[in-house]
Amino acid sequence: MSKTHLGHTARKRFGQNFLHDPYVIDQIVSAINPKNGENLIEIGPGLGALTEPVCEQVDQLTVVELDRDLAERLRSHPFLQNKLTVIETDAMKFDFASLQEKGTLRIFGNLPYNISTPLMFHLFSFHDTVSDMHFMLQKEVVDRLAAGPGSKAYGRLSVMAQYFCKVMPVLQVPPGAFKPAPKVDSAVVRLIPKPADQLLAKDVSLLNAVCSAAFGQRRKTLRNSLANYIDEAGLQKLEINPTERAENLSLTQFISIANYVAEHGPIGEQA
Ligand SMILES: C[S@@+](CC[C@H](N)C(=O)[O-])C[C@H]1O[C@@H](n2cnc3c(N)ncnc32)[C@H](O)[C@@H]1O
Repeated sequence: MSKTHLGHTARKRFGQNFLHDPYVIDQIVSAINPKNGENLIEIGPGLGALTEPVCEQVDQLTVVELDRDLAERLRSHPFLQNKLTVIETDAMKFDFASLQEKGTLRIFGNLPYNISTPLMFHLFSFHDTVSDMHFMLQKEVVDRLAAGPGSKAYGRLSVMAQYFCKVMPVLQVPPGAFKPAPKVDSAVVRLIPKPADQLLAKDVSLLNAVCSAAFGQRRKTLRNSLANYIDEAGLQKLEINPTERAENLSLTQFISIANYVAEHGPIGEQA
């Protein structure tokens, strides 16, 4: 299978799978619905599969691209260069809040799959500066983002994503829509950050730590997996059965455990 598309050889280390199916590209751009005057930011523009049709609809677009050759291609692109602000850097380290002068951020991209989960967590930290995000991801990751209690895909990523955002799967995309074709199915997801008054955790890092502990040993009962954070009496006070497993707890229940730990301290640190 050819790794060269539009004269560029795909770099595996940068997770490069370039979209080439016009129908899929059209569907994604329609889902994003870009409008002039919006603060639009694309992560990983690559060879411009989404960048070009978006720029047909707007005058300004900021792109964040790590690959030096691709960033250079975009800077000297005959039709795009006047519309683009090219930021050549690692999106994982980029301070997206630095772009908020032009209004709340609308972020989109066909993301490099090798860093998609940590990149999601990085982006959640800018939730209060973002109005929405549209991402192409591995379908399995979209399933995890959207999963609810009782499902196999439900885990820390589901709880943390749904804590910060409303999660809406938009469309499924087969491997053949990309060059080179990835080995897995893909999907596009829309994430809309929730207003601050709906973010009820006293300490988000504790919520994350409680989820890590609970899902890190997901076959164990909460009594065991959360033994370092909350005792049985604490769980009972919250009306949570200590013999439940992480996969059966709702987001609200995870928040109540994290807030209980924030108030009482983890086990061992309690007075
Ligand atoms: C899956 S490709 C998508 C390219 C293009 N948007 C498309 O749909 O055809 C991922 C893109 O992200 C870029 N990339 C990889 N790691 C990155 C990072 N850490 N920060 C910013 N861009 C990155 C790659 O160079 C590549 O252009």
